[in-house]
Amino acid sequence: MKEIRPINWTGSRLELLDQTRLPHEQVTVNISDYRVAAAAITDMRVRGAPAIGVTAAYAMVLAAAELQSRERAGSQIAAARPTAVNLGWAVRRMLRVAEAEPDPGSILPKLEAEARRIQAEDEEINRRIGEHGRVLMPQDGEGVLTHCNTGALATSAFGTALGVIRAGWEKGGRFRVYNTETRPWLQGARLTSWEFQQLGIPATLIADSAAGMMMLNGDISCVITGADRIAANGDTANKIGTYALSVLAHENGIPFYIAAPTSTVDLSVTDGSGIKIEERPQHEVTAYGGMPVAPSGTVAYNPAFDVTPNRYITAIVTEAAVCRPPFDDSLRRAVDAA
Ligand SMILES: CSC[C@H]1O[C@H](OP(=O)(O)O)[C@H](O)[C@@H]1O
Repeated sequence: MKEIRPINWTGSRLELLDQTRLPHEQVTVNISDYRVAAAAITDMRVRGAPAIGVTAAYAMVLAAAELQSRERAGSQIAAARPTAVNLGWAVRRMLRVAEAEPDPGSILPKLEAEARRIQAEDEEINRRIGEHGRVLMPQDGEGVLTHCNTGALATSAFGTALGVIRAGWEKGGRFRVYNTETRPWLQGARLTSWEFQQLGIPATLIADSAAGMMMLNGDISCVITGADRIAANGDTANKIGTYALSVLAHENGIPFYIAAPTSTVDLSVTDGSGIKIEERPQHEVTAYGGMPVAPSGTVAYNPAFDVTPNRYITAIVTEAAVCRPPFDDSLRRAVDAA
């Protein structure tokens, strides 16, 4: 099976698999301007916390090649989307490499090497998350539910929460996989269902609103999602709808897992109240594919994320360890160990 890798650096250009065109078309966009790379993040041609971090790193290389002010370019790139910590994390990491290089002529190759390192590290980290998390997958015949898209398309390769499901399956687990459609942007229906088909893992797509009934009926034995920013106390920002799933899981006595690299943990944020939630355009709710689904003039509110309080999270699977409450301690230990 050919690994899905949505981000490719050619040495001078960034090639992105345009996720607004999946699953019906596989279109690659070629980018040689950091501003276009930032716009691709905002427009979600590339999306997913780790994937936008890797894209930001290469956008910083493009800015350096243009001899643009790295600080100004970095600010513009980091502002492309506000919630995922990986964007700012990647920009800051690239700026540190440039600042540490005394020879101006060596900065560009050093930045390119660092971006490639970030991309390679991400895939390795995801495989380690999968190895740590696969033991949490349900028994054969029982169900695991995942939300949004946390697979290779959301990362450099392999994925986080979807990677845990993949790791469990590839080790012989034969549990039932369910994924939500994830309105309004449909990352689940358009991207996760496509990825599971590429992986040869049978998965059943459900409407977001069907998750509660399925938990009540015993069809779901655990829930696993990704994350965009994890506060020091374990409160987690993730795709809108995650909080509702966590409350339903808690109510039904079902474990609720988060899978994320330690780079998604933001120890500078004490709790979830400090996480900025991106609000996206109304048309993503009132229309789909350019076709209105609501009457003209309908006003919509479109928060792209919500915050799941740590009390509803059973464990946070990272590449360093499976972190359990109290998260203030276990997350810090994982970050230090990573
Ligand atoms: C592996 S992190 C994926 C994370 O990103 C998604 O958000 P978006 O599609 O808006 O970038 C969602 O929150 C996923 O859990």
